[in-house]
Amino acid sequence: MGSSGQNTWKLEDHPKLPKGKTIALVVLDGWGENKPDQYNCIHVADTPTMDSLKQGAPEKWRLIRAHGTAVGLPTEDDMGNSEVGHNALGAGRIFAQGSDALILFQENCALWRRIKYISECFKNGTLHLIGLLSDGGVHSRLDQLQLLLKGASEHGAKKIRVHILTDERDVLDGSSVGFVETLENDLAKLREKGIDAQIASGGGRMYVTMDRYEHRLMNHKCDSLVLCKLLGEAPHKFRNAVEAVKKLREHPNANDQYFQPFVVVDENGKAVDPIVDGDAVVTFNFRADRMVMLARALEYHDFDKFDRVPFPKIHYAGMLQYDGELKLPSHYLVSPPEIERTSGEYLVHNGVRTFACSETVKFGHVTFFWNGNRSGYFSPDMEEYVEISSDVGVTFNVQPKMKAVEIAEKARDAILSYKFDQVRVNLQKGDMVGHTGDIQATIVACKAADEAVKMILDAIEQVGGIYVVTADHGNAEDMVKRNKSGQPLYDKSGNLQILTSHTCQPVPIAIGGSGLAPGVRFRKDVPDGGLANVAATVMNLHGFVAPSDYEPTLIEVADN
Ligand SMILES: O=C(O)[C@@H](CO)OP(=O)(O)O
Ligand SMILES: [Mn+2]
Ligand SMILES: [Mn+2]
Repeated sequence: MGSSGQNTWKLEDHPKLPKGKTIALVVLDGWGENKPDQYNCIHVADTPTMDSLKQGAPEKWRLIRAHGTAVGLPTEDDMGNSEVGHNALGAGRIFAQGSDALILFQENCALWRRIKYISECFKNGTLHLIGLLSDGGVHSRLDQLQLLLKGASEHGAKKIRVHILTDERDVLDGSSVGFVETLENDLAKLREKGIDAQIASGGGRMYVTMDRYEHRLMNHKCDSLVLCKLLGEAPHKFRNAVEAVKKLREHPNANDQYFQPFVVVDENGKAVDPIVDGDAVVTFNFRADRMVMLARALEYHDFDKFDRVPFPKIHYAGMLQYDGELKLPSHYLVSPPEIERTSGEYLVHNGVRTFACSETVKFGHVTFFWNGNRSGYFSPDMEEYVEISSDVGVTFNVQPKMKAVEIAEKARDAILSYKFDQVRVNLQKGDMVGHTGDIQATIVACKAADEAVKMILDAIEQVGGIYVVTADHGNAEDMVKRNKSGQPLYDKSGNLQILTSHTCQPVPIAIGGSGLAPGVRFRKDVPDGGLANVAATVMNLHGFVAPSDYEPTLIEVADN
């Protein structure tokens, strides 16, 4: 079963488990398991529902791996993230993920020849590289940018402009300065070789360009870094990028992810290089969700989310193809992992009616990522995806409850409607607020997430259904950087080093509900189970056996 090319969508019936139970599949975003202390916001927050799942039935609660090789990342030091987490949850298998593109680079010396489309602009045009300047490994990697610069310079690029986005969600706040200095050193070495290379512009990732699912651009059209690039305009002008990030950090409450856009100007105050006709542009992020909008702006002639005037004629390539369904962008450096035969597609073929919901900032997680980086429905008759609009114009520590209640209400109504067999949600609070580094707000967010879980579990109880509650990676359970022995770290000025990023912690998974068949329990023989084992588990609970190449199920049915 399961080989592509044949019509193998039909899943075998599970020998013991019935079909037809409504399953609520709840993914808490950024909700890991960690030792209890004051920086574990999940521990500090009042979370009676999640606590009761943990304490209630030991054979129905366990931890699973959500980082490193368990989700296709290169090493065990790589923290989990939503893309690889939801890919694994939905696909039931582990795929080598985007940050492995580095390895592909190293193996593929012919890369620049392969993308002649880009290098043919080197003779008369400028190469622009746009992306997240960070070694967080979630969206991009500094070492990949360095390889790109090396490759481009060796293959004839004479003029290179880098447009940087500063991070802080995957790395410590303030680290932008060091990353910019490193990049400036690399560019200085290229200049010594006669290549005109410099940083041309930048801004914080949350303020410019790395928007996702059309969240911010819909309302802040002019914030677009793309626009700044095209026009060479931005609210801030600096002579170089090191000066820019240092100055921007002086603003009260400044943090790297929210820097306003800046351009680097020459001695006459003129932007060093906007994008013009005949230039080549490469976006060097590998992760899709926050690059799709920019890719569309760079590639589509009829893009209308904001005004790009003027829209230059460029040759554009992405690090990866960001949307396999839309084939966007049409030119790319490294092939994306081909995530096919996802559980969502199988279940639709086997009559499972599905409802998926989250708010804008995480909507694609339970749809696009879940379905193997594919937009749209497999079958509009069998599926309904509902997006609740996220708050705009505020950082998430100001509205820490986000849309918890609204998502839970939609899920509740979908469950009570009896129109769906699977109701899938992402409850994002712990993660989105955790990324702000605001510990008090994250505690509020965790409580709100717990209340939302309760509302969904209550609805499942009413219809005699089953719940599966898990998370995609850690975040809110640890808000400080620690030394090897687990002690919180302080910076040179004695300030606690706040951890805004995800973690490498395992995440919980709980199953239950009055519809769960007697004897269902977690197996003991998959101790290393991870997110990719969840798909087969859920297929079982729908009454099916998973395809043989899926990671093994986490459950068994004990004879009573
Ligand atoms: O916000 C994001 O883009 C990432 C962190 O970089 O978080 P998540 O993987 O949870 O979406
Ligand atoms: Mn996430
Ligand atoms: Mn996150």
